[in-house]
Order: sequence, then C-alpha cells, then structure tokens
Amino acid sequence: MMQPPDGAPDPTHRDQDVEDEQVLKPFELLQARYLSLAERYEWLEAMINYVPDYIYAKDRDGRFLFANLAIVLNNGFTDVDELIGLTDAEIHPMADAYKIEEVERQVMESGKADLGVEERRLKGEGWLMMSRVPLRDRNGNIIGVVGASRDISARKRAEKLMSAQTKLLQDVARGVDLDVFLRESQVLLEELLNGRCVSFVLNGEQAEPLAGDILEFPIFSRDGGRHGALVTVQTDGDEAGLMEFFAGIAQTVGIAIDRHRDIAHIAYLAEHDALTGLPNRMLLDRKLSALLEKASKQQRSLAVAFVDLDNFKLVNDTLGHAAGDELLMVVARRISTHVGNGGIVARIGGDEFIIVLEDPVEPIYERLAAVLTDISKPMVVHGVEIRVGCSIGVACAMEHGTTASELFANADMALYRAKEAGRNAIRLFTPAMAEDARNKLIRIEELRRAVERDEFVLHYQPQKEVRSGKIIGVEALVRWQHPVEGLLLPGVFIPLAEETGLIVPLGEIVLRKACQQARLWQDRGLPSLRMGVNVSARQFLESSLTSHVASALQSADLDPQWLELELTESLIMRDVEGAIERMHELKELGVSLAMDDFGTGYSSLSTLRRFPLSRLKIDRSFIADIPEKPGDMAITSAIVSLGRTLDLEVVAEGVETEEQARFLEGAGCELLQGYLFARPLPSSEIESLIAGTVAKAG
Ligand SMILES: Nc1nc2c(ncn2[C@@H]2O[C@H](COP(=O)(O)O[C@H]3[C@@H](O)[C@H](n4cnc5c(=O)[nH]c(N)nc54)O[C@@H]3COP(=O)(O)O)[C@@H](O)[C@H]2O)c(=O)[nH]1
Repeated sequence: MMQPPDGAPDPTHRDQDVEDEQVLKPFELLQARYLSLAERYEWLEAMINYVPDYIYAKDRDGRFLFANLAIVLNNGFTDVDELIGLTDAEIHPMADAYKIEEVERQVMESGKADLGVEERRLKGEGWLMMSRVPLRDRNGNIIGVVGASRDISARKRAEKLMSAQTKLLQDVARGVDLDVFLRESQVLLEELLNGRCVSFVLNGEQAEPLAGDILEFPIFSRDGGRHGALVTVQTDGDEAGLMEFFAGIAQTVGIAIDRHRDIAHIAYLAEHDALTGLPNRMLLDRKLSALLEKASKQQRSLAVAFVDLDNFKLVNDTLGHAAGDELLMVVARRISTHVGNGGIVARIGGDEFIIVLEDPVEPIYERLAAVLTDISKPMVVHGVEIRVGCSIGVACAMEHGTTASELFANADMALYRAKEAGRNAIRLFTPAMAEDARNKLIRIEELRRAVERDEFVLHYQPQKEVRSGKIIGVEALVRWQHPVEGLLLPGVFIPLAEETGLIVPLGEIVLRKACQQARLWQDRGLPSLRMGVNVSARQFLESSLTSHVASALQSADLDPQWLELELTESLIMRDVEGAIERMHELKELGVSLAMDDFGTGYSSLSTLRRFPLSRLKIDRSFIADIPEKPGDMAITSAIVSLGRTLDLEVVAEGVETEEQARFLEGAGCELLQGYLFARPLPSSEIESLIAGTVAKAG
C-alpha cells in the first residue's frame, strides 16, 4: 500500500469536519493550509512511484526531466537522479532511441497527443500501451513531452489465446478433417505457449510420456461421454486464465470430434441402407464402377444380379411393416452369407437387392441358385413362420454391358423375365430380351397413340338364356384396329395397358362405346340386351371409375339396368372391404355387377354373401375339360348350386361343345356363353344374329 510522505495528511482519512470545510472553502485555500509545494511534490512523486505504469517527462531535447520508479528500475537504474538529464540514445540501442525520439518530436511539433499506441517492450517480453502528450509551461508553450505507458502483455496474451480459440472454432465450423485439425491445433498451441508441450490423447491412444507434473483437461463428447484429454505439463506461471483457456480448447476439440463423427455418420447413412446396413445404390454405383474398371483391365468377368422378393407386399400388408423390416434383415443376412468378400450386396429399394459377384469361380448360376434356395427357406418373423421366394435376373460384364447402368438395365430385364416365368426363377440376360424390351417400348408408344386416336372397336359375345333359348345379353370385348397389323386381340395389349395405366382411359373408351351400342340397338328396335363390360384391376382402383360409368350411361342415355360390370374374383379378393365399398358405389348407379372368372380366386361363402352381385361367371377353365374331368364337373355343379343358394344367376363361359352345354343345362346353369353359340362378333353381325333368333322364335 502506498504511504503518503511523512507529515502529509492521509488522503484516505475521512474526517467529517474536514469534508465540511472542503465544501465551504476553495480548493487552493485547502492546499495552502495543509501542503507546502515541496510536500505536494513529494506526495505526488510517492504516488507516481507507486503505480506500475511507466511515467516520465522529457524536455524538448529528449532529456529526462522526471521518471517514475518503474522506468528507473526497468532501465537498470536504482534512483531517478541517475536518469535525469539522459536521452534515450544514452540508454537504448540507436534504432529504438530513434523511434522514440521520432514519435516524441512529432507530439512536440504538432502539439497533438499521441494516445493508446501499442508497442512491443524494448526490454524483455511483452507489450506496452504508450501515450504521449505535449508538456506545456504556464503560458502554453511546449517545453517537452510527458509520456505514460502501461504493460498490456496480459491483455495481449488473452487476446492471442482468444483468437487461437476462435480460429479453432472456425476450423470446426469449416469441417476441417479431424486429423488435420488436431495436428494444426497442437502446433498452434505449442507456438502460442512458447514451445510448451501440448497433446491430445484420444481414447484408445497411448499418451506420450511428458517430463514434469501433468495437467489433464478432459475432452467431453456431446452426450457427456469422454473422447480423451488435452495433456500438458504444469509450469510455475500457470494462471487461472490459462487453465480456462485449456479447458475451452478441450471443449472445442470435443465439439470437433463430435462433428467429425456426425459427418462420418451422415456419410455412412448417405451410402448405406439404414435398415439392413447394406450399401445403397449410391455406394453400389461407386464400387461397381471401380470393379468394372479393374475387371476390364484384368480381362475378368463380373456378374450383376437383381434379386426381387416374391410376395413381400403380402407380408407387409398382412403382418405389418415391422414384420416386413424383419424379413428384409433376414434376407439381407442370407444373401450376404453367400456373397462374402468376393462381391457386393446392396439394397436398392423396398424388396430389391443387387448382388455383384466378382470374377465368379463357381458358375454364376450355381451361386445364385444357392442364394435363391436359402432365401426361400422358412423363417420366423414376428412369431409367424413364413417363406418368401425370389426372382433373380443376371447380366454379366463385359458380355452384356461394360458400364454399371448397362448392366443394371440388362439385369433388370432378365429379372422381369424371371418374374414372368412364374417367380422363384433365375434368368440370365440375352440380347433377345433387349429386343423384346425395345419392342415393348414401341408397343407402349403405339398404344398411347391408339388411345389418343381411339383405334379401338368392340366385339360382342352373346349370352344365351337356357330357359328361353334367347340371347339376353352380350359381353363387350375390345379389339385394337392397329393401322399396320390389323385387328389385335386384347391378350396382346390389355396386360400392357394395365402395366402402363393406359387401361384407365382405354376402359373409359370401352364403357362409352358399349353404352352407346346398347342404346343404338334399343333405338333400332332390337330386344334390349344386357351389356357386360370388363373392368380391370387398375380401373377398379381408380376413384374416378364411378363417375366414368355414370357419365358413359348419361351421354348414351342408357338405362343403368342394361349395363353389367364384370369384376374378376382375384381383383375383388385383393382388398375385400375396399371392393365392397366401391361395389356399393357402383350399385347405387343402378348397374348390375357380375363376378368374372369365378372359381379362380379364393372367395368363401361368407365373403360372397357380402358382395352386391347379380351374377357369377364360371371361369372357362372349369368348362374346357368337361366331360373329361369329373373334378371340374363337380366344381361346376357346386358353383351353380352356390349361385342358387346366394340367389345369383350363374353364367358358364367358354362353352364349346353340345356336351358341355347339356351338362350345364342339367346342372341348372341359367346362362351360357361360348364359341358353341357365337364367337365375339362385330356389332353388325350381332344385329343379324339377334334378328335371326327373333325371327326363328317368331
Ligand atoms: N379390362 C378389359 N379387359 C378386356 C376387355 N376386353 C377383353 N378383355 C380381356 O381380355 C381377355 C381376352 O379377351 P378375348 O381375347 O376377347 O377373349 C374372350 C373370348 O373371346 C374368349 N372366349 C369366349 N368364349 C370362348 C370359348 O368358347 N372358348 C375359348 N377358348 N375362348 C372363349 O374368352 C374371353 C372372354 O373372357 P372373359 O372376359 O373372362 O369373359 C378377356 O379375358 C378379358 O378379360 C375390355 O374391354 N376391358
């Protein structure tokens, strides 16, 4: 604590009387009363000597007039008198002295203060903040310079530490590679701390032995775990600020590691399927391109196989998505076991996997057959034992393609063929498949155009009532009047129309034409005929179906009772509840509904009861082998009596022989349809046929 010179009043002493007087009397009076000039000088000098800042005054020639103790000691003197009268040139190296003189000369010449200039210390390490102001006499003449400087080394260091911390945080934000970040951080810290040893010891790493007492700052992870520690050696001058700095750096390193792991995880997720952990399409593309390059250089072969599970949707729909996920994981494991390190297994979509077999030693077919057999083995999913089959399509490099996309396209084509072959099959790509695919594409384009231009005509196949022998209805069957190929049967284009969705506009065309024809026959005075129109699965699922039917009826001005929509049994059974709802919607229009191809699906008596049907059409496959197959005859009789039980009329399709007709009549079947009576005929021929039967009856 600084003491005032002997005899001087203690300025910190607070005496109430004195304070009162100070308020009452002028300051000069007070000074004169208590302090002589010498006393005041002594007191001021003691005070100036006490402050750690450097304070001095110089004359115009740069000679020290006064300097406080801090300056005296810093320049290697013991008493101020030793310094008085000296110039900077006499106590500092020439260059430093010149610099000081230059600044002070400027201040004296300009009369302007030079405040807050940061400079390195002339002696020892550190920084000073310098201020110089002109020294003036009573008349305002500049007679020298007064300087004051403060040691700002601690602040400068704190700033450096902070900017180091900021730089590291910026590196973290920029996502600098972790190894680079750790290396650069270590170098930066060691430089900043004058070569002091600093290292980051991450979990699982061996710490380098350091001499001396060790300081450890834990590097925490975001979730409170520990990544490791920042390790350094303890030194005497370690102040609290530095400890905080180390702790802060350790925290920054923790963030960097967290971030690095996040990025690695995101990169992993971007290239892997989250469910099975298998590579996804992105990684597969990358890896396959590299493998293809290698295979091409080494003239080796490589197989790409597309694997698609059969009936996966059924598992999802019946057992739920969690069960579907479990199934996919089992399948992924089974495929991976077979492929091992000699290839890649990737999941590229719902139930689609791709296998790449590198230079297959065993014949490809055998390896894939083993995969197929393994996938098809029973598995327990959510407590239920199930089996799923699969179809596999294969293409080989370089034979079937040299790029990933060529091989994918060709393997996909082969897969399509495998599925067509009835599933659980493997097909190797052949150039003919590409040709077929090309033709299919051309056909789709032609079909699209045909729908736009309406190149379709309807033929009608009569339905004969057994009881009266009269034609009481027809089934409308579409034909494509192809501009080059002539009249095409539906088997050629209906499946394609289903696949592409073109069946929806095509179905609308058929509905309109059929309704118009029915109305035209009525207008021409023919007996009213029930018009049967096939509705495909895709059409039935369209929410617009009911409005399309209503609109077709309305524009033809046809009474709905003459329109019958034929829905296949398998279509209805896919989603019984949904189908019932849609059937009621249609029924409300006043049309009747028939179940087509009956016997090929799995409807039970109890579900059949719930359908608002008018007729059952026995599938022609049951009729074809009558009378050769007694089993078919029994089924046919059973369907007829089922119809009777449910109060539904039964129509037998595909009746080709008199024998079949007699059997069906005997069984009680009400309506017959087939080549025996007529093939599907153009409208004009139907007119003659009906006119003929009417005349015969008359
Ligand atoms: N969604 C739509 N599907 C339609 C439409 N028009 C037809 N089709 C479907 O195409 C399938 C094939 O039709 P098609 O080649 O016309 O064959 C029909 C008859 O010719 C044939 N048939 C009739 N009687 C006999 C016979 O005695 N023997 C025999 N071998 N074949 C015969 O059956 C077909 C009618 O069958 P079905 O529809 O089950 O009553 C056809 O199956 C339709 O599904 C359409 O406009 N939309």
